Amino acid sequence: MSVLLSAQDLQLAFGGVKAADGINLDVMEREFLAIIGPNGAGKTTFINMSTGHLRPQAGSITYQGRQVLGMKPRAIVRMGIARSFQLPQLFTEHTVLENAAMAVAAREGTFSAFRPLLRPAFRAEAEELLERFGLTAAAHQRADALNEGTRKLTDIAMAVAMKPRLLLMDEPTSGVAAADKMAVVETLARVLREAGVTAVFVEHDMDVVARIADRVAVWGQGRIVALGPPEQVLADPTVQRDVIGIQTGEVPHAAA
Ligand SMILES: Nc1ncnc2c1ncn2[C@@H]1O[C@H](COP(=O)(O)OP(=O)(O)OP(=O)(O)O)[C@@H](O)[C@H]1O
Repeated sequence: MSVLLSAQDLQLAFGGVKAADGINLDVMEREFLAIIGPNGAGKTTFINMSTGHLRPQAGSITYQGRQVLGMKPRAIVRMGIARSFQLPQLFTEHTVLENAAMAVAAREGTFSAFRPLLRPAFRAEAEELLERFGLTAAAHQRADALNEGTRKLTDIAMAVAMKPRLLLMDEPTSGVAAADKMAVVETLARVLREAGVTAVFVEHDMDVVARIADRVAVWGQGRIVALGPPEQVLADPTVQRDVIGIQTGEVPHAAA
């Protein structure tokens, strides 16, 4: 497996807070890498640096060997890096299908030519995308009427419409009802694996991490304090005490 994204010695401080204090990480092609860690550890900051939304004060990030620092977020998306947000960024007054079609249109650079559903090719691709995500039944619901699981999947479907090679997801299951969570996770994992997309995701639910992650990176105060397969990292007593205990008070199933 080759390295897709490589971060070297990233540094970023906000006043006295070190959000990145020497981050070194290689993301391998086609892996699912979970980022866990306590609140304020710098997990979202890493995603923001990788997508061009924040610029580190020192260090480098390369994608397929090319430096991405200094590039605008849009240019980074065009290189093949997409992201989804903790709070889905949907067009709330539009339907799920319209949202998906707008994402397809945006990829094709015709976003300003509104009403993308009028373009048969955009509509067909949007419908096919929703089918892959199991969202066909929700196609004509307005985005502001969706439950959180459907909203998250729609947001991720829109990111996948960009045809990324790397997808960064900030808490893909936050706010999703416990009863829906595993179905959402299984769906997104299946679609991403089928499409050959590499995934980096921030996650607080250790059952989700244990279920889909190939590797887990543990963040602590701007540093990576543990990195390895979930069965090893989630069973580490220090990680259990400092990270899992703080967040959930429970031992994840994988470590039980
Ligand atoms: N734009 C900013 N301006 C000032 N401080 C910031 C900014 N972004 C992040 N920080 C600070 O940097 C630290 C790391 O924040 P970050 O959001 O990356 O943490 P996190 O691990 O994602 O936390 P959470 O799990 O709560 O989302 C925090 O102390 C945060 O307050």
